[in-house]
Amino acid sequence: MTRTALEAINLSKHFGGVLALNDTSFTVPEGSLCALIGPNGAGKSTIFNLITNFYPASSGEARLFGETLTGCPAARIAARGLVRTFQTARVFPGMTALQNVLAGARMHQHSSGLAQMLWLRGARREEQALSRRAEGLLDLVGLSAFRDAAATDLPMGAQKMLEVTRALMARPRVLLLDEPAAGLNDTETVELAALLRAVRGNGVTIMVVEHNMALVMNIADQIVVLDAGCVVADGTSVEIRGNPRVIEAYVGRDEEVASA
Ligand SMILES: Nc1ncnc2c1ncn2[C@@H]1O[C@H](COP(=O)(O)OP(=O)(O)OP(=O)(O)O)[C@@H](O)[C@H]1O
Repeated sequence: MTRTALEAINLSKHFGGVLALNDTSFTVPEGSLCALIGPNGAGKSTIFNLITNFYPASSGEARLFGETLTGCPAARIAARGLVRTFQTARVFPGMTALQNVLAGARMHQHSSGLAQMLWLRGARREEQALSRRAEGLLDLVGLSAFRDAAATDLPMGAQKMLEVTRALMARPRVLLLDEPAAGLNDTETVELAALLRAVRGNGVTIMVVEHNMALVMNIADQIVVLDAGCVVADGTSVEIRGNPRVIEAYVGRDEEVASA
């Protein structure tokens, strides 16, 4: 039986007088790709921020493989296998593309800081293995040519892909991607879709916030639709495409969902 990887249970969030999220619940099965969609301001990023404890929920909780994430510090969440990217690419300045990807692995490095400082043999072997893996990932996503370039000098699309690559370096069990296709051209978007399918094919659960409906309809096993902080639909692309609540949420943009 498929396990539940990620669960939102009655999550709500108030920002002063604004109810950004209202009693939101959904489950994401392990090894699936779930898209979280909805108009601007629907509460999509807020869900990611609550799941990862970027800020606390007003009520409700999120669970990772059945265990609560409430109160779990960011580093511990990552070590438990939940890794996220942000809406705006957050590459580390002053580092090359390769160093950015390597930074994603730090939480899984086994040798101690002291061993690394003393450049002991075990630490050196581990470092070399990580470098090989980082280079392999850069190759996989077509960024090898940028290996030694300053990450902040990369085109925006490449920075977005670099952030996804860094997240993969952390060997996530669940990956949260906030608008990974924003800033990508058509070719890069096709490559992103292929990458996400491959990652899911390796058993990683993916939840993606995305405005590119063609991409969502193409890759998602499940689509959760939010409107004004509430889940208005949760199903496959076929199920949500003709759903009147979804069309209503996208008034003025309904052709975006219907024609994707
Ligand atoms: N830190 C914050 N302080 C105050 N209000 C916030 C904060 N973060 C989000 N909000 C409000 O919560 C609501 C949901 O915002 P959120 O960013 O989650 O929407 P979204 O669906 O991700 O939108 P978009 O697609 O435009 O990124 C909006 O009304 C927003 O203004």
